[in-house]
Amino acid sequence: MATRIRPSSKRCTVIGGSGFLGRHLVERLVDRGYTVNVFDIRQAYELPGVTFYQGDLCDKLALVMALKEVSIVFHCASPAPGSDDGALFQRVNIDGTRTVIQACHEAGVQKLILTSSASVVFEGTDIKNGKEDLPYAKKPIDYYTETKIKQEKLVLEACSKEKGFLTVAIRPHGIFGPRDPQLVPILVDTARRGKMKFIIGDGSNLVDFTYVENVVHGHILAAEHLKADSPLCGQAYHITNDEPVRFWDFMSQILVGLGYSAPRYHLPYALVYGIALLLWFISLILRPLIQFKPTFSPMRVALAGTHHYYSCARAKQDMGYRPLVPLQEAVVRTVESYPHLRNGE
Ligand SMILES: NC(=O)c1ccc[n+]([C@@H]2O[C@H](COP(=O)([O-])OP(=O)(O)OC[C@H]3O[C@@H](n4cnc5c(N)ncnc54)[C@H](O)[C@@H]3O)[C@@H](O)[C@H]2O)c1
Ligand SMILES: CC(C)CCC[C@@H](C)[C@H]1CC[C@H]2C3=C(CC[C@]12C)[C@@]1(C)CC[C@H](O)[C@@H](C(=O)O)[C@@H]1CC3
Repeated sequence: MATRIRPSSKRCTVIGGSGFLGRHLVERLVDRGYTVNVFDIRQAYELPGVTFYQGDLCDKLALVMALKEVSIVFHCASPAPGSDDGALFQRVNIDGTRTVIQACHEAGVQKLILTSSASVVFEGTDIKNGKEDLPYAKKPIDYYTETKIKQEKLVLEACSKEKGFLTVAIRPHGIFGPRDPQLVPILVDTARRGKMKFIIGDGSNLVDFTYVENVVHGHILAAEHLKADSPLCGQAYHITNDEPVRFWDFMSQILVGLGYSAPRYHLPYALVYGIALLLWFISLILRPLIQFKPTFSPMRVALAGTHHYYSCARAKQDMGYRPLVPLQEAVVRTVESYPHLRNGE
């Protein structure tokens, strides 16, 4: 009878390891002595100790190759949140996640750590110190949120102590840091086009922004604390910087740090949200004729004008989570990492 070799607990695969969060996670895992496989549709870098597998996570055969003799899988692949391609989100985030779970079973993986998102409970209205027991958004604000909800449910429901397959979901919020392709580049692009003069609402709304290294720390703690007798099995955990900040103060700090002016003039939230909805609707109708994407999508306006910050008390209690890098230090490091985006460059 063939005996199955128990994989080393320090062998893992990062699905989406070429991305912003994925690459930071891979670098930290290597520093901590893990042997790492990366599975991604693209190879973005090379790193000693890391083996790349290029493929689509919907392709089970390709995936199983990257999961052989691995005990932990981190799943942090997703289409870009700004996309409005509903079919792509369905294929990758839902069908693809089912494939990831099946591939884990076939390869004998013991732990699956999903990067979910705090947005799974966000419907465009205020959330203050939200806990993990808030209900999932009933009217998700976009395809990204809708499919992240279904994805999280799939992964948490797959947790089975009997089968020896344990799962957990990490819900970060507003990840930022060096190499982020979204927050700082979109902000700077909007400023360069002269569209960052206005504050949406009265500017007092508090939001969580989370430095990427703290998000990575939360993922590794989750993987290391996930055991059959631990409270983590089948649970979701908010991971934030635990320092809610005014959305517009944070944006202004980054803009000013990079040499741009901070927004100054106030516009009523309801007015901007209404215009964003109207533009989104027009872009939908005109799609067969012309394609345009408004900068201020309803989702972005909602994120910019409401409170959305979350409690990470559960992560502190169950896995001893504490943010490693405080917010101000994180902003300085981030601004320094984008010399090419400075005003005048
Ligand atoms: N950036 C944020 O603010 C934020 C906040 C909360 C949660 N998240 C979640 O964190 C995860 C990582 O986000 P990110 O910001 O690093 O995004 P990213 O776009 O930088 O990385 C995603 C990676 O997934 C890969 N990928 C996409 N489709 C794939 C497929 N079909 N097969 C294999 N690989 C595929 C991409 O090539 C990319 O390298 C995502 O699940 C996202 O939902 C992000
Ligand atoms: C045009 C301006 C008003 C704002 C420019 C900055 C925005 C591009 C970012 C501000 C908040 C960001 C954010 C996300 C994307 C980029 C912003 C809108 C997410 C929606 C990305 C996906 C994550 O899962 C969400 C999360 O829950 O963390 C992010 C929420 C914040």
